[in-house]
Amino acid sequence: MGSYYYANNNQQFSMATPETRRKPNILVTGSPGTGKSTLGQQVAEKLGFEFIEISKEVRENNLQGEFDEQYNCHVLDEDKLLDHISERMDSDDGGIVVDYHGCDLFPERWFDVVVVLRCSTEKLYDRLKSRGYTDFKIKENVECEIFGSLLEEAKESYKEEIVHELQSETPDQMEENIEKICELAAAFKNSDNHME
Ligand SMILES: Nc1ncnc2c1ncn2[C@@H]1O[C@H](COP(=O)(O)OP(=O)(O)O)[C@@H](O)[C@H]1O
Repeated sequence: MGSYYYANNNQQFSMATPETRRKPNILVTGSPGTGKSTLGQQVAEKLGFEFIEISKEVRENNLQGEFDEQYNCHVLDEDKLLDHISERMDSDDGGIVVDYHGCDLFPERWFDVVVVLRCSTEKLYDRLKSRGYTDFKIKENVECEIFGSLLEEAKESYKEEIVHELQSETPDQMEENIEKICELAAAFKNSDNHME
């Protein structure tokens, strides 16, 4: 499959696929507090990739929807977000690390490697508590982790062979995970299913 095209605002953009991308796009997902932004930042730095932290992107570019009283935060406007990052994500260059606590909103073609970070409930509870989250919000997030919701979502949204579940509880595991993701990125580069 080569790259194909779509029209947006009367302009045509080429949409990259894993076959045409020069460098892999990597999604780091997992429940809030599992270590996505810490890991994503370091992986991007090490590989010389761009890092897109979705929550920051949303804040800085006004991509929020309505305010949710129960969660005491704005809901994400998914359409606005996808529009905002689509040109970068569909580029044949690739080489983007994305950090978000969800994955079924993104087009499947955007990612070559999907990493789901996991953490024990005790550790997660402490991390979220020290962030000043309300008990309600902590409970929601810890339950999300107990049910393995993000792993399930990732497996439903992407081919299983590109989904990697990684424990993220200790600094040693953080280092191992960075190493592992860099190896996966190198394997993509060495594979012959994309253009040089
Ligand atoms: N593997 C790990 N070992 C030790 N501390 C970690 C690990 N992963 C994350 N942390 C710590 O947990 C907190 C939450 O990490 P963060 O990267 O902000 O999570 P997320 O982006 O998933 O919400 C931070 O204080 C971070 O230093």
